[in-house]
Amino acid sequence: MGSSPNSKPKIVRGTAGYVLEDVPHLADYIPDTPTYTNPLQNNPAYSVVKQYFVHVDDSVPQKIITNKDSPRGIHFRRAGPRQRVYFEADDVQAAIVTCGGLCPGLNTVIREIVCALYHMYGVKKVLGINGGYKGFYAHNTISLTPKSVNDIHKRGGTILGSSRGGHDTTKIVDSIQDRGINQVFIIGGDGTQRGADRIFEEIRRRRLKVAVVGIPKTIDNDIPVIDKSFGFDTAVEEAQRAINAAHVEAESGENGIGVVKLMGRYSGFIAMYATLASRDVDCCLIPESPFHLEGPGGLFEFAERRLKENGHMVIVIAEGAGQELVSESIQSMHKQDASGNKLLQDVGLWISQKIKEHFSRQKTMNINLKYIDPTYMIRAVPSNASDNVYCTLLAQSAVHGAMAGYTGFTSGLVNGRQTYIPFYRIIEGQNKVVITDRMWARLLSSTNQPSFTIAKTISEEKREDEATGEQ
Ligand SMILES: Nc1ncnc2c1ncn2[C@@H]1O[C@H](COP(=O)(O)OP(=O)(O)O)[C@@H](O)[C@H]1O
Ligand SMILES: O=P(O)(O)OC[C@H]1O[C@](O)(COP(=O)(O)O)[C@@H](O)[C@@H]1O
Ligand SMILES: [Mg+2]
Repeated sequence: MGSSPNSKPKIVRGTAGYVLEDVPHLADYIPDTPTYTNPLQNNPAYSVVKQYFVHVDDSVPQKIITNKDSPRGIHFRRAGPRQRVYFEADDVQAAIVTCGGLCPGLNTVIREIVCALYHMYGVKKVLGINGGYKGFYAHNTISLTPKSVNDIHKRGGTILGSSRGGHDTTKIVDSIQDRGINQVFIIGGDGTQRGADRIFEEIRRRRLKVAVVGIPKTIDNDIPVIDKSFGFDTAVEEAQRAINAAHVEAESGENGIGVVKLMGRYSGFIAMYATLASRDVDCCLIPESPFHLEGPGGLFEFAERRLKENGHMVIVIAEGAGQELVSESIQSMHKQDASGNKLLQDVGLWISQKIKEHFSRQKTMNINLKYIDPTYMIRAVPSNASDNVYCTLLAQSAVHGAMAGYTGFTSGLVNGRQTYIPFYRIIEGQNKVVITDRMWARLLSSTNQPSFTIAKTISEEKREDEATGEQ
């Protein structure tokens, strides 16, 4: 065995500041790998499509807003079928695993990977790994066929089961090797993609002919680079039902307040989009935008004003919002889940309690507060029509990439195009709501809620000025 294969990013530079952040390929560390004609060439469904195969040099820009002097910038390899493939159908032993929390669309992705492998490439051996990463070494596998997955997209959850924790790279790669698996499709969020990267690196170190492919899953939409994650649209749509209920309850009671908690551990995308879509929300609180309760520009002052004006109000709060305030009043235990994610305090219950205490102290208004926590109900539904189409494209792109010998990549949508993104770009950070962007400004203008940060900064500056005697 030669020296350790190079795991540095593959960067290709072109003219006018063009940069391709390329993905690894099996041929990078296994020279002279034989190639075969892509069977899609003879498939009647696809052979009629003009230019069905993606040109080897096609790439997709990460930034599409440019001006006449800007360099062409970073690009990702365009996804899709290639003229030559690196696997013969009979030699493929594929495996699919789902990890982390649930998300609408998981079953659709599983179904479409199985169907793409069978119907496009004639691959007959597809294994489902039960129960997430630990399933590679601690559980049984199930055989997946187009027949067995035929109607699973109509169900929520994942037919394979999922889990947190249990990522043991050596045991997982040993199991991949022992079972003769040569294409691994790993569906999961940021933690899962980190795990997939470790598996890929170990496979490359052992110089195995195994394509490792990630499909990004996160209901929170917190994976960077990609336009949005599958299941996000469904989650926003489902959240409307909870917001509607909160609105009906709030409107029907005297000084009614409806509080809805939505998911979003570090990123408030579901809360922001659900608020923008609903138009019934008076205040949206997300982790990226700190808020305060008491004093000028605080939530209580705003709630009093809204109740006086409208007689009711709806508050949407993302589960990760205001955690620093919650831990000030509840003893934080700094607990983590099996994957190392921070376990959050229930901010919905906490804020409901705080609002009730405030109004009972004030004695100026009797309020009627109803708290709705639909979080797990939202996560457990099957994906809607647009997410189903999105899942299909992600799954088919993943299969085309693996068959073409690409590895160590995540299949993702960038500026509306399917691409292959190297793992290191997917795991380098988290996608967050940028509160200085136009989208958050749109939200603020639609709810008319205070911009807590600005109000707090101004009132703090005013206090400091008063203390120093400045005007
Ligand atoms: N840094 C990491 N390295 C290797 N595996 C990881 C890492 N972080 C998380 N994992 C594994 O990925 C799986 C899913 O991670 P988790 O954070 O629970 O969900 P998600 O992938 O949805 O973010 C778990 O089995 C966990 O052990
Ligand atoms: O109770 P669980 O399964 O740990 O899930 C709770 C977490 O899962 C999520 O829905 C999604 O998290 P992941 O995508 O990282 O799995 C978070 O919003 C939430 O905090
Ligand atoms: Mg995560």
